[in-house]
Amino acid sequence: MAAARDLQARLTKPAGSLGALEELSVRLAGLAEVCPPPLPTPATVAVFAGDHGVHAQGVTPWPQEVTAQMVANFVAGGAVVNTFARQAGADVMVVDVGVAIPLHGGATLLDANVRRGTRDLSVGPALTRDEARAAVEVGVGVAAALVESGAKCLLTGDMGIANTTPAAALIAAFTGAGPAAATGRGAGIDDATLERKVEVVGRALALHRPDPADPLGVLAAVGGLEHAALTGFILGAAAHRVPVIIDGVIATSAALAAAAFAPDAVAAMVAGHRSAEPGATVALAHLGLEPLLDLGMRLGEGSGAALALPVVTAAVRVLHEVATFDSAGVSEK
Ligand SMILES: Cc1cc2ncn([C@H]3O[C@H](COP(=O)(O)O)[C@@H](O)[C@H]3O)c2cc1C
Ligand SMILES: O=C(O)c1cccnc1
Repeated sequence: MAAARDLQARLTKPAGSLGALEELSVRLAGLAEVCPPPLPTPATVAVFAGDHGVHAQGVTPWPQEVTAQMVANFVAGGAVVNTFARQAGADVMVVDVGVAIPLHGGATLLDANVRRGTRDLSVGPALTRDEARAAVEVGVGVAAALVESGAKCLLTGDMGIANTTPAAALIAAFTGAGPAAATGRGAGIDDATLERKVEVVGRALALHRPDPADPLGVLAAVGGLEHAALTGFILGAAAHRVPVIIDGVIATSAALAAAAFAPDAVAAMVAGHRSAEPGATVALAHLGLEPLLDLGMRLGEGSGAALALPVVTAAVRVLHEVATFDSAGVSEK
């Protein structure tokens, strides 16, 4: 990090003129323990998909089968995340960690189904501790396999109708925020549904009283299979000292769980964007992360992470390519 700071000061630009990109390049040099750090390429968006028993509470207007249908769309390359990943030069990998409907495998679909959807977190634990652990380990394994095959940057993605409800519950559990501050409109709900969703999150928290010092217990009580897998994915990236670009509210809720397991994991996290979901801002503040982009997006899938990848690449590329005052013969002030 000291070497990266020193190099930034010698490049042909006023000190600090690249704003947040400079500190990002310094963090990534520290993570990789080398200056300049590797360019974040090749990169893969891992889209973890799962379904949710809490769907039964009417927290989203979308039918549960949209999860499986969107997985097919990801495999066919037709979703927003596929387009943004193509734009950024990233691969997309789809992991079924908990989809309710059996899926037919495609080239980029990994079947790691732990159970066909969670139980309803508002009436009992969403998962057993063993199921939550198994899902975390799916994410750890996916991160390890991607790094093994050469990935230099991992990006979080999610698909799961109703998954903003467990995300809100996780954010409330880990940050202490109230249900209303942590809960948003997800994939689009009216005022009456939002009121019910906040009530469902509040009821779940009162029922389970999740202990933030026991992240596996929190994931089991009020989480989701994709949230747990993303937690493991983020921890896996950090363990390999590979940067992981965090997407929206689902990913930031998983990032809180990862930080509860291992506070040092935050050093590997790059917040791709600020999701319009209010819980995302609560989670980012708790993690002490500033997002790279703020475009009012609220989609998930890994779309905001994919969009941020070229910004991360640019931050690192500066350390590789920009001339120094010395080498370019530019006068200093
Ligand atoms: C067509 C469609 C594509 C999506 N892609 C991501 N999401 C996002 O919206 C869902 C969460 O919102 P909620 O909790 O309100 O159901 C997740 O699947 C998330 O990935 C989508 C949602 C829909 C409907
Ligand atoms: O920010 C997200 O990840 C998000 C927001 C709305 C719906 N689904 C996901």
